[in-house]
Amino acid sequence: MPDRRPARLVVLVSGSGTNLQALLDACADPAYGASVVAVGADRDDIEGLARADRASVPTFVTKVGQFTSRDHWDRALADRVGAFEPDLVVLAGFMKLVGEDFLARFGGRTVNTHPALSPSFPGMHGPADALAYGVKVTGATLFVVDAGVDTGAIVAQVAVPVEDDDDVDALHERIKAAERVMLVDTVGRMAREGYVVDGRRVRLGG
Ligand SMILES: Nc1nc2c(c(=O)[nH]1)N[C@@H](CN(C=O)c1ccc(C(=O)N[C@@H](CCC(=O)O)C(=O)O)cc1)CN2
Ligand SMILES: NCC(=O)N[C@@H]1O[C@H](COP(=O)([O-])[O-])[C@@H](O)[C@H]1O
Repeated sequence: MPDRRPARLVVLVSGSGTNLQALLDACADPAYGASVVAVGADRDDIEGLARADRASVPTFVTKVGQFTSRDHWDRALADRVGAFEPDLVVLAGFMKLVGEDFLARFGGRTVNTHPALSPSFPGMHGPADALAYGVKVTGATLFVVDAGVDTGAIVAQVAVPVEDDDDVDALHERIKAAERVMLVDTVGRMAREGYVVDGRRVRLGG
């Protein structure tokens, strides 16, 4: 089997970056088959950017407010990402919807990790919405990003129990522990084995 170069990952974050950290840790092993080549954010002063700095990974910040329209922001974000020539873009707690231009360039190779079992509880408050609904099982979903909100084709899911005494933070922390493992396992497989998106079905091992 010929040696392949590591897949180039650009990771976008908006917050604490624990999913990013799990990817950075995994990428330290050459056998993982991927490397985080840049970390981008839509805001300053977040732990996610500090994690990238500590790992000596280049960072960039592209804020919506710096642009005259959302479309200009979207194009600028795509340019910043594109400069690092990613094989795969990973949205890991990135709290902005990416638009038409971004998807024209990186559609089919951008994945997002979401803290709920899609198609239930899309949006920014997956754990709170699952708790309020009273489900007994929730989880996390990795999907290929499309123009909708958390509607993309599903790559992987992991189930997590909801406990009777959970509050939103306790439930989200339990989800995040399982989510990190799923994210690292699945992104590694995508990098090493390839993947095929066939309508709504995603098959690992291209
Ligand atoms: N085109 C897509 N972009 C993104 C998706 C997606 O499925 N399609 N997933 C998101 C993540 N996401 C939750 O899973 C999510 C993030 C943000 C929003 C949202 O409405 N954000 C507001 C701003 C809120 C803020 O800045 O705090 C916005 O974009 O204006 C909804 C869902 C990643 N992107
Ligand atoms: N709608 C997107 C969303 O809710 N994303 C979620 O934010 C958390 C980020 O944690 P992290 O910054 O510690 O990786 C993760 O649980 C991720 O799925």
